[in-house]
Amino acid sequence: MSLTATAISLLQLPFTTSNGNSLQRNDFGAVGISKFPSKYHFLSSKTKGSHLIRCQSTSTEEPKARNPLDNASNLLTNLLSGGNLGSMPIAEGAASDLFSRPFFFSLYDWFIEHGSVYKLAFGPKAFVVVSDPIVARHILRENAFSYDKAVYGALFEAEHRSTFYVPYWKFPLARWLVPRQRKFHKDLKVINDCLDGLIRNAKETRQETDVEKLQQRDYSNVKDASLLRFLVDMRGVDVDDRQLRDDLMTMLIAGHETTAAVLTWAVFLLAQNPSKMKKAQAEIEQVLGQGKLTFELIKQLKYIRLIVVESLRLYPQPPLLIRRSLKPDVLPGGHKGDKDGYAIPSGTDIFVSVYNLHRSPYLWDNPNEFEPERFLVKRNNEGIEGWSGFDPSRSPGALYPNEIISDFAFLPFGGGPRKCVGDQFALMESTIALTLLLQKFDVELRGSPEEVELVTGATIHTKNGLWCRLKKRSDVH
Ligand code: HEM
Repeated sequence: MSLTATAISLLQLPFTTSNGNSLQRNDFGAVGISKFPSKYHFLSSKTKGSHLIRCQSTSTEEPKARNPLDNASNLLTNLLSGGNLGSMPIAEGAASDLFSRPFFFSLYDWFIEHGSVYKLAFGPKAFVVVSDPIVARHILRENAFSYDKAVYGALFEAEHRSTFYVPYWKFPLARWLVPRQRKFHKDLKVINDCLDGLIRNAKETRQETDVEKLQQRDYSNVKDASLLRFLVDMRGVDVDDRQLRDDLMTMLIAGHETTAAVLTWAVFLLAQNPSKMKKAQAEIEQVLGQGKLTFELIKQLKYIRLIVVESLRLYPQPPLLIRRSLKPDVLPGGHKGDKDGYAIPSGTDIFVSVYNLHRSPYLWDNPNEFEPERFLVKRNNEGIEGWSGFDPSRSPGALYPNEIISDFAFLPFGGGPRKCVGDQFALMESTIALTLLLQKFDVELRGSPEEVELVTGATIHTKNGLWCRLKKRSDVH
């Protein structure tokens, strides 16, 4: 399986991950994307000459009838955790939303209906859903230490646990009896065994030295240059295996699925926009014509970089940032919200909906369209009190737009003290991977024109799914 390869590639310095010729299933996030809260579920497979990514529609977008389970769960919500958020608008989540369509569609619909700060009463839980840059800034940066962060490596299991009604994983024997728990522990063992092997190897070949020397080391001449090698050499004999494994696990989990997802979505978006793909390929030819890909050349890959961030805007992974208030606080009211804000008690669970922020009609023009060029244009605040608008000049020299430039409207890596530590690495890795891919391959959408039409529209019903195909370009060598 390619997990090992991925684990190794993630620990490599500099970038030695996917290239156009060696795309593996996991490089395109088949696992990660299949649980992405969107209209599409991706499955990929390799055939003789081409790599197929299947984009299967799962959306229904039809109003749903509430069932007795919905009503019972909302009653429970109100009994257990409701009623104490003052004037905050309330959206009532239907339990059937969990099963009938991606949860995040509903969060978006309620955002449009109830405003940028609302309480979601859902099952035995209540959440505050935030889709406003000022409120996001308050939670993530200005008042960050009043909020606890759910473990980042949430991924599927934690994501599932956070929205599931019964804490089944706490039942005695659950890890042996519940199939998804059995699978979870089996997967964990694979990762642990792999990382333990890498740690053992790094320790056996350790060359202890201090940080300054390590930073000056010429990694192009180090046989197995890696972050692990750096950590082991720096920390010396006393380094604790468990701590190392935890660090690597964070890097692996935090960095793998996320990057795989952005590449998958970038490919998917390009498949729907052939003229933009051609424009990207023209840039690649022009830049790579100058020689081997270096940092200086990445600076010239302007359009590819824009594609990466536009893909992250449309399909942020993770789509929600989760926080729990540690003490009582008053959230700003947000756009069109209560001027006095909303008092929230300690222990309130909050979703900062990055997906909603990124597609907010108040913050972006044509929010649902794939327009990489949008990031080049300054956008003034038009009637959103307290928001400074989008201004690239706020971060001079930045290769990619960020939360400063967008004043918390663009948050693919979060913001504040718990912001992603791997953002620049991930963006460059994605830029390089996409460059090498498009240099060698065209991305094609397979299916009838009607199906393409359906994909670009708001409602999607493709019975048999669509396919994006990577086709080797005949005009390049
Ligand atoms: C496109 C790729 C990536 C995306 C979209 C992404 C996104 C994020 C986001 C949104 C957070 C903040 C979560 C929160 O505030 O609750 C985060 C945290 C983090 N990310 Fe990333 N990430 C990516 C790649 C990486 C990579 C490559 C690494 C490491 C090599 C990494 C390491 C981390 C770590 C360690 C944290 C936790 C920081 C903390 O809690 O203090 N990420 N990431």
